Amino acid sequence: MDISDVIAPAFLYVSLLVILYGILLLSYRILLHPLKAYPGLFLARLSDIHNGYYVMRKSLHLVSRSYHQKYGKVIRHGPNKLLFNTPKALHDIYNNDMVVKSYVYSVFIQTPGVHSLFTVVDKQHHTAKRRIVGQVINDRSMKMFEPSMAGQIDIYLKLLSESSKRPDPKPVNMTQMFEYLACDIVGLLAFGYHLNLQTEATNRFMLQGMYSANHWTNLRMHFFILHQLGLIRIIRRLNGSILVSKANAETTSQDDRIHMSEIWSEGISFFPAGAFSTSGALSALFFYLSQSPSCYKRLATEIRSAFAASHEIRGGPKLADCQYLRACIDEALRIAPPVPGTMWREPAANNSKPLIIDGHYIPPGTQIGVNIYAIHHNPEYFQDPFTFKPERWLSETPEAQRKSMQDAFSAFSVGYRGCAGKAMAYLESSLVVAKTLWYFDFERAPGKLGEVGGGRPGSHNGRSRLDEFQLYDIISGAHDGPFLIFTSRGDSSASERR
Ligand code: HEM
Repeated sequence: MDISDVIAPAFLYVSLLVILYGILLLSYRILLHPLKAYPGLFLARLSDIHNGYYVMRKSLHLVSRSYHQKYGKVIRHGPNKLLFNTPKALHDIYNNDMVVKSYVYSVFIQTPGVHSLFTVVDKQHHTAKRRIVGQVINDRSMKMFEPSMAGQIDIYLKLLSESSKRPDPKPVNMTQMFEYLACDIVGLLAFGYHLNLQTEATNRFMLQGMYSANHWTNLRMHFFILHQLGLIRIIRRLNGSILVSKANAETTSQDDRIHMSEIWSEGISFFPAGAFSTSGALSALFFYLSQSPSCYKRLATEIRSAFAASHEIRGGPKLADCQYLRACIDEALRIAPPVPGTMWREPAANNSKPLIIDGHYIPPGTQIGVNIYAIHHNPEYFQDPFTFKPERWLSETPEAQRKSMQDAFSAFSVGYRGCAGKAMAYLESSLVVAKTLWYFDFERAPGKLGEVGGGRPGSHNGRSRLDEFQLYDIISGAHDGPFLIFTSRGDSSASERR
């Protein structure tokens, strides 16, 4: 008997079995699955392929919002996924001991078995890690770290000053400026290392590597199994970390001790978690300020009358009193959340009672979440959601309305897995904005360059608003622009800076 007489029928039988399995699986997902009654895109019932497609296009946040508009507040977003769009669900999911981070976070793990604060699931392990990492980025540590941060902000101001030289001021791409600045700051915080991205080209290649790695990681989270780029090799060259010294000095028990591989893991995760997010918030804020003259004027007036000299601009009560500044930062975080996607969660394995989210029973194994971009643009909680309106956060807006917005605001997520670096993010953003407006005025670059960062009228993919800062969802949102032209506010401020 010829071998092909065996292989051909075997191949046929295996193919038939695969097809049969596929048909049974799809039928189960459509007809018998516990989530079958929930509305949503038909394809989402069958597989995660459509999510993978939009992750590839970096626009899953846009389609998540549009599905909510079409199908309602609770939708089936994948065979095993429920997506909610209410503040009640936000708090029920993210502020709940019966809910843990989804298994999909395992794609972030750099070394098998070694978790960072970001990936760890076990509650006790998380609490211990959060205590240690919290010591590096809490309010108290920020006081110690502020001079290093201010040193990097001074370099940024000097670069702006050079770009503003008359008669030929150069347009500045703020995305690039803030990425370099934020990474230089995080490099110092996490590794005690001067990356010098602001002043030298040598290490800038790492940004592209990190963006690609984030994009692939997002793909793997939603669908594909892909290799990460060799980022760890680059970062491992760095040494002398604040994290290391803090961890060694302040851990008390053997159980709490943080190991070297964990420190690398924490440090690396600080770049996407801490640098890209803060640079995203700042780029968005400058985009909106440059197209909202009344907001620009009110903010500039607040900053220029709150401080008598530039050296007064530092963390403390005076900066905290700049309420319009804080409102502008919050509004930028709302309208262009630096982490625009869905932070997936699942019911904890050891739950002793049924998990209910906003009135819905959640079967074990279901992935649940709230899409941050979608809830931040839900008109039920944020009137005119696509309008940049810092005033909405201030006392001139009725208290009940502010309360409802605060309940729906989740740029930093909420609950015990919410952002550990919030204090740092506010300090860094406040210092950068206040110092920039102290020394400079700015406006959009003329012509096409001035449009970079906005949408394209006529585009059918949710990116048609010229005046909306565009986010490209790769876990943290990638972006470009705005291109701005700076004018120094006079020799006195320049000489003060020297
Ligand atoms: C505007 C700036 C920032 C935004 C919008 C932001 C947003 C977020 C969000 C949404 C989460 C939850 C992620 C999840 O559930 O998967 C998170 C977690 C985290 N962020 Fe931030 N972040 C910012 C700045 C920072 C900074 C500056 C750092 C530190 C250098 C940082 C460190 C962390 C860490 C360590 C976690 C994990 C916390 C945990 O699981 O306990 N973030 N952040």
